[in-house]
Amino acid sequence: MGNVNEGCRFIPFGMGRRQCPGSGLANRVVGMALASLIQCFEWERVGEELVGLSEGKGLTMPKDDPLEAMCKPRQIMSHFVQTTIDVQ
Ligand code: HEM
Repeated sequence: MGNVNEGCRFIPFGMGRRQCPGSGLANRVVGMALASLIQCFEWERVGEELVGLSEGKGLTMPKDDPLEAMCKPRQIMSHFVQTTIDVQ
């Protein structure tokens, strides 16, 4: 996930005695989760409008507008998705 300290300049896990005790786990898992979402699904915008990247108010960098997107499993996932449906 690149340089972990680089990503911490926004203080995503707080600071000091009450800082997030799960930061180690989170740093290991977030990249993997994001990569899985990109690898397994095709993503599209809902309409023609570009996704707004402006930042809302708050300490945790909320987006101004919630992200709305459509996704569908990629072809390589079709077997897995089919298997999952069969099991249910
Ligand atoms: C991307 C993932 C995560 C982010 C951005 C995040 C962020 C934060 C932040 C900002 C705080 C408050 C720190 C403060 O008060 O200064 C916090 C607290 C906490 N986090 Fe996380 N966290 C994440 C994942 C996790 C995970 C995976 C765990 C546990 C497995 C966890 C457990 C906790 C706990 C128990 C606290 C409370 C600590 C306390 O109050 O002493 N977090 N987290």
